[in-house]
Amino acid sequence: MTADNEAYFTSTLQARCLDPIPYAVYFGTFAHTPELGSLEVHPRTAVGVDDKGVIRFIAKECTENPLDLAADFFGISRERIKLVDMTGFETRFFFPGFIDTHIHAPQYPNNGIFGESTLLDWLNIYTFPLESSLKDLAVAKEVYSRVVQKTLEYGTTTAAYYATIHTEASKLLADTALRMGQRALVGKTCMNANSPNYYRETLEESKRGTLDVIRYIEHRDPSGDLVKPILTPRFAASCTEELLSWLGELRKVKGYHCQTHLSENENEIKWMAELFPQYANYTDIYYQNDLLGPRTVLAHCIHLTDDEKDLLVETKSGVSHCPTSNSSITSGEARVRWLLNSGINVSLGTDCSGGFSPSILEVARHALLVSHHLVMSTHNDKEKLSVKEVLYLATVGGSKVLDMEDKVGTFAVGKKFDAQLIDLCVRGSNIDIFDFQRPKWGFVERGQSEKRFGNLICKWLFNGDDRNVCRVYVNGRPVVYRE
Ligand SMILES: Nc1nc2[nH]cnc2c(=O)[nH]1
Ligand SMILES: [Zn+2]
Repeated sequence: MTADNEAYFTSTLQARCLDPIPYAVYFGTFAHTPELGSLEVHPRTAVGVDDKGVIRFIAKECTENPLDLAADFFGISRERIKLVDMTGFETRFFFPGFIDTHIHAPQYPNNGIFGESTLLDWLNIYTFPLESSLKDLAVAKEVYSRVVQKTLEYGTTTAAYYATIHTEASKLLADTALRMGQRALVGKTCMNANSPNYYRETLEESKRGTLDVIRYIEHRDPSGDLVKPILTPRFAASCTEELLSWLGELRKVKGYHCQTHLSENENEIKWMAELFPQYANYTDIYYQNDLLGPRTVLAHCIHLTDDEKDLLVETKSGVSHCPTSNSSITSGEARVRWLLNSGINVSLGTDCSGGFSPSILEVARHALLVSHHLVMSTHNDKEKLSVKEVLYLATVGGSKVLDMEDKVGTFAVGKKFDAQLIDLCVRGSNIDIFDFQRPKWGFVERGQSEKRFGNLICKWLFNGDDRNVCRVYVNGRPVVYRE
C-alpha cells in the first residue's frame, strides 16, 4: 500500500462503506423480474431493511402503518427507523439495481470515440494509449471517481470492472468503489504478451501485481461484502500460456472470480488460432488452463461453435452480452436465445468504451434491438428478446453470472437492499406519460398490477435515462439522492 492510497482512503472518513446503515422501511410500488420473461409489480408494498442492509420482511399490498409494522418486526422504537414513503407518487417505483458484468473503468473517457475501427485496430489506436495513461494516479483518480459516480447515477449498483495493468491504480479503483458505496469486482488487467512495449508487463510483474491487488482489496473489505477481487487475463492473446495457467491454478485453488473476453471478432479468433495452434479452439485455451468455472465471466461469446458452447455449459461459466459494444465496433450479434436455451447464464455489460454508454438500461434496449436484427437474418422469431427478458438479464442474469444470486437481483427476504427508485414523470424526463396511462393504483384490482404497469415499464426501457433515477441504494445505504 502506498502513502498516496492510504491518504486517499483515510482522508475520506465519510467513505460510504463506513457509514452506518439505518433500519429502514421502504413503502411504495416494487417491480422486479424474478424469472426469465416474468414481471412482478407490487403496489403499496412495505420492505423492511435491517442495519446490515438485508431485506428482512416484505408486506405486499400493506394496509398497516409501515413504521408500526417495522417497529414490531425489529423490536425497536419507531424513532430509530427511517421511513421512505413513496405511496404519494404513482409514477415512482423501486426496481433492483442494475448489474454491469463487463466494464473497463479506465476506458471511460473514450466513450463514443471509436470511429470506424474494429476490435484489433481499436485496441491499438484508441484503447492502449488511454489505458497506459492511468499509470499516473492523478489521472486514475479522476477517471475512476467519474465512472463510478456516473454508473451509480444510471442505477448500476454492482459492476465487474477491468482496471489497467498498473497495481497502484487498480487499488485506487477498488478504493473508489468502496468510498462511493458501489458493489464491485475489481481486477488488475494481466497483459504480458502481444501488446505494445509501452503497455505490457513481464510475467513476474503480472503475478506480483495480481497478488498485491488481491491482498489489498481483501484487506480493505475483509468480509468481501462490497468489493472483491477478480482475476483478469485481458484475453488469451495478451497472455502467455504460463501466465494463463498460473491464473487458472489460482482460480481453482482459491475460488476467485475470473473475467476475460471470448469470441468477439472474427479476426481475433483467427489470431488466437495462430497464437495457440495446440488448442482445439479459442474457448479450449481457457478450458485447458482452468480459467472456466461458475464464477467466470466471458464477455461477448458471439461466434462460438457448438463445441465451445458445450465447454461453457460443462463448466457453468457465465456470459456478459455487450450489444452496444458489438454494434459499435462491428463485432457481430450474439445468439442470446441459443445461449439461454443451452442453460448458460447470460447477463449484460456496457463494455465501455467499446460500448459508448455507461447505462445498463440503454444496453438492455440494445440487447432487445440486436435480437430483432438477428431475426431479420435468421428469420427465427424465437431469437427475439422481450422487455421483461432484457430487464431480467440486467438484474437477475447479472446476479447469477457473478455468483451473487443469494445477495442481489430481486427483492426477496434475505437479499441485500440494492435498489433504484425510478420516477417516470420527473421534470425534464424523456418519457411522456399521458393522463390515461397513469397507474391510478386506487382502482387496480388485485392481480392486475402487472397489466396496468407493464406498458409504463416498456416506456421506461425505451425512453428512460439517468434523469428518471431519483435515488440509488446499495447495501441499504443511499448512494445517489436527487431532490
Ligand atoms: N471490447 C473489448 N474487447 C477486448 N479484447 C481485449 N481487450 C478488449 C477490450 O478492452 N475491449
Ligand atoms: Zn471488454
